[in-house]
Amino acid sequence: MEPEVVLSVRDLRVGFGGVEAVRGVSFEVRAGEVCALVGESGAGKSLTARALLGMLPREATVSGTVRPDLSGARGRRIALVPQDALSALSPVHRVGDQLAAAVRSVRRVGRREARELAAAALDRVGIPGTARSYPHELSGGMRQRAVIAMATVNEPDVLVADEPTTALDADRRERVLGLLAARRESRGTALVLVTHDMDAVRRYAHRALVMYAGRVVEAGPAREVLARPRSPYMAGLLASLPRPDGPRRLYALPGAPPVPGALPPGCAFAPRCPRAAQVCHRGEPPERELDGRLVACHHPDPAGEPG
Ligand SMILES: Nc1ncnc2c1ncn2[C@@H]1O[C@H](COP(=O)(O)OP(=O)(O)OP(=O)(O)O)[C@@H](O)[C@H]1O
Repeated sequence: MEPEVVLSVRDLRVGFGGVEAVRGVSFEVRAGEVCALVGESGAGKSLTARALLGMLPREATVSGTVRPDLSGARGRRIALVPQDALSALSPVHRVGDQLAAAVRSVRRVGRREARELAAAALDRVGIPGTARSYPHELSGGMRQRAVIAMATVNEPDVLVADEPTTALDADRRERVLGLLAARRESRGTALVLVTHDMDAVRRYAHRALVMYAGRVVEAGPAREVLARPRSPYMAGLLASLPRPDGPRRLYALPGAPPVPGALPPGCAFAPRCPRAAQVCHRGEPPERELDGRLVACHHPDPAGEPG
């Protein structure tokens, strides 16, 4: 039996001033699953992640459904893993007090129980005994762990981690992903990971959702999507990444992604696509299923090219 669906997104649309930046994104995440959102800058990954958390800018218009509904259960069922540990923690309160306050904001428990839950959360991420410390008394790595303790203290079903484009150093990223993976194994916590790091996708993700110009253009098992992309977009994106074992740049995706409000007619990728034909410039391709993969392309690769 498949694990239960812990997050369901249907036809999510996010717009600004009548211009859609996320254009009908749908996906499900099951317990214990790591789902990576990938694609170039501006594809709509961060907006999608923020919509899951109910953290969109005030000026955004949103439609579609996200389950669980964020209105009441957010603190409990779905939580953000902030990447910037310093700004995520208050400098003037002890770490344990901050965690206990997070517990009491969503659960009706007494102070003592909240403190115990906070201490247990710090224990789980490998920094026992730090409850009485202030953030500045901890090392950078310990603060990062404290932030993960904060995100997980209420035992959410889903964690959302949005990697900033300004790269975290590799060690820190690795530590965070390792801790989140441990959490998944011990409790089945699902993870939605926004990332540019295909190596992390290969190693940690079960499913990959490839976004382009506000839509999902390919989705499927992460390793298969990386090894044999069906959409020309993902094939081009992978081919343009430097590889440790090969020439630095085999092929660069020509041009740049379109900005919302200035999409080309037809498929938004057509002007950059080596396989574009007339039909691609006429209408947007619908999403369709191809061997367990979801692909929105008029000319998907039937066999797939090794990435
Ligand atoms: N507050 C806003 N007002 C207007 N447009 C916005 C706003 N926030 C985001 N956008 C636009 O929405 C599009 C998608 O942005 P988003 O941040 O989701 O992209 P992304 O795929 O996460 O990129 P990156 O990988 O660089 O984080 C971008 O073109 C961006 O300019």
